[in-house]
Amino acid sequence: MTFQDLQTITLNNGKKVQVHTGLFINNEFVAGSSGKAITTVNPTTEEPIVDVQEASEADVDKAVAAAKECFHKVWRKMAAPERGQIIYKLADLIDQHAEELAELEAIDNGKAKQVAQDEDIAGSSGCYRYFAGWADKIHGKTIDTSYDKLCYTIHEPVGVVGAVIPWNYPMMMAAWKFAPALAAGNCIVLKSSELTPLSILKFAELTVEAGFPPGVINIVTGYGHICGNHLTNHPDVSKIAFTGSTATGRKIMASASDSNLKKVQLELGGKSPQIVCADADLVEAVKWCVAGIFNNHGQNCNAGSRIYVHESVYDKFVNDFKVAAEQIKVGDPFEKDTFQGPQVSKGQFDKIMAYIESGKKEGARLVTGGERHGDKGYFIKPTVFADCKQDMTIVKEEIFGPVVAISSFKTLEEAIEKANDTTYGLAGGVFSRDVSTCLRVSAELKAGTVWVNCYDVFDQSTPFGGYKQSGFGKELGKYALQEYINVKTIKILIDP
Ligand SMILES: NC(=O)C1=CN([C@@H]2O[C@H](COP(=O)(O)OP(=O)(O)OC[C@H]3O[C@@H](n4cnc5c(N)ncnc54)[C@H](O)[C@@H]3O)[C@@H](O)[C@H]2O)C=CC1
Ligand code: BAL
Repeated sequence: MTFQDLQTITLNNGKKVQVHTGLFINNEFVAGSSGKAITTVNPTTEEPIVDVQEASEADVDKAVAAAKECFHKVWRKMAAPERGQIIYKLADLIDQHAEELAELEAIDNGKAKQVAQDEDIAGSSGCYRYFAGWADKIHGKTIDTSYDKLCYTIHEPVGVVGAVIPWNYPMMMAAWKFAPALAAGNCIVLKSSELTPLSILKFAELTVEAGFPPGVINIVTGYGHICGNHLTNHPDVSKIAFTGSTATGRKIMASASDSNLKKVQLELGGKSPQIVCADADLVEAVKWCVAGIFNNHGQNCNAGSRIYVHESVYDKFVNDFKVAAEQIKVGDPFEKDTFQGPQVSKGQFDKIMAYIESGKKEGARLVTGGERHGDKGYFIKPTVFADCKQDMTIVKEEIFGPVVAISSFKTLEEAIEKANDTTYGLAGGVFSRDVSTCLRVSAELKAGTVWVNCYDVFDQSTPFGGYKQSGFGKELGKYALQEYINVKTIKILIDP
């Protein structure tokens, strides 16, 4: 079969868009060596969109070799301000192509197009811009030790970074890895998700226009167990940045250990609690808790999927939450005002529906939802379970869909204990008008981020990452740069 890179696809609204379908290596879109392709599916229609090239292990080797050569010969030698300018240009190009990138995420992932444009794409360009500013501000320091010595540290890029991203925020999860890695002077091979390759392929085109030298950015579409596994085992990859499931995170740590002990950073699953106290502003609490679970159709690592409400306001909260959940507009991602599109795939749809059945069977009270929406596409009605118990499957396991488990508490100690009763520790939230309550809960929650009187609020400058089995390492903010540098100590003996 001859490889034709540029293909025309028709969006849900009839508009035609051209997409690249090759692997992106050394600034070129190329055919995969195996001749195999991956068919990406529109979750709204359940119809195929287009075939993209599938990367084999040999293709990963080519991408890593390109990154390695560029790192040694070009990128690490480029002046930091110049590197920063290229990243700034990329941010501008993303903004200029925001609508098309959002449309590709909407058709491929099922995200509401306007939400994708306003949050995912704007958040991505913001992330590149933030780290572009850091490119020429990464430096070591001198350390005074003794009269006869000069000691100082330098911050060096680690070399070739391997990034493995999931399907829930394709552009944004790529940005959280590319931006700090590039600013710190690394070259990258990124494996995009086999479920959502399209926006990243458009992004690849923009990186050439921005002026990245060949080999700095390489993008391979492929399956996790083949191409992802090969990348994470690769001896020439110095660091892996991963976002995805805890199960795959474990495999990646094992790969790093079995190969070259590469640095690893893992942003994994969650089962994050939101605590609503008796003195909370209930209107605000309902608003934020609804967004906390239903943003991105519940396909969110930090989804606030367990809500604990003080018994004195429990019935009102559950009732108001039900009303708000039923007002969510579920539908075609391209329709105006759609907030929730389909789940990303049949696999995720089936998994979520099985969790909903387990909630019903294990005795949780179904308040609303609990079934598919419509008869075509992977749509699920926003689903609210109340009167949940700690040992129920829907309270313990990550569902990664529009399903929330609500229960009540009597004392703050009980709420904190239940909130921390999980193997995960990505995020948490507390709603109260009392500053001491807020500070106490913030201190007690074993989680990487705690939102107070809000939820799911991100800034480029604030670090994000998990405790416990939600992973380790930070993305975003100055802390993220540390993940992509090696600190070298230089000690010079001064001739007396
Ligand atoms: N923390 C988060 O943001 C995410 C969490 N998840 C959780 O994981 C569940 C399953 O979703 P999946 O898409 O199967 O997640 P996954 O963790 O298997 O996939 C994420 C990425 O890892 C890659 N991958 C899979 N196996 C690999 C391996 N052995 N070596 C290297 N890379 C590998 C995949 O191809 C994809 O690019 C979801 O229901 C959800 O609970 C999924 C996606 C994102
Ligand atoms: N909420 C942003 C990160 C993630 O879901 O993977």
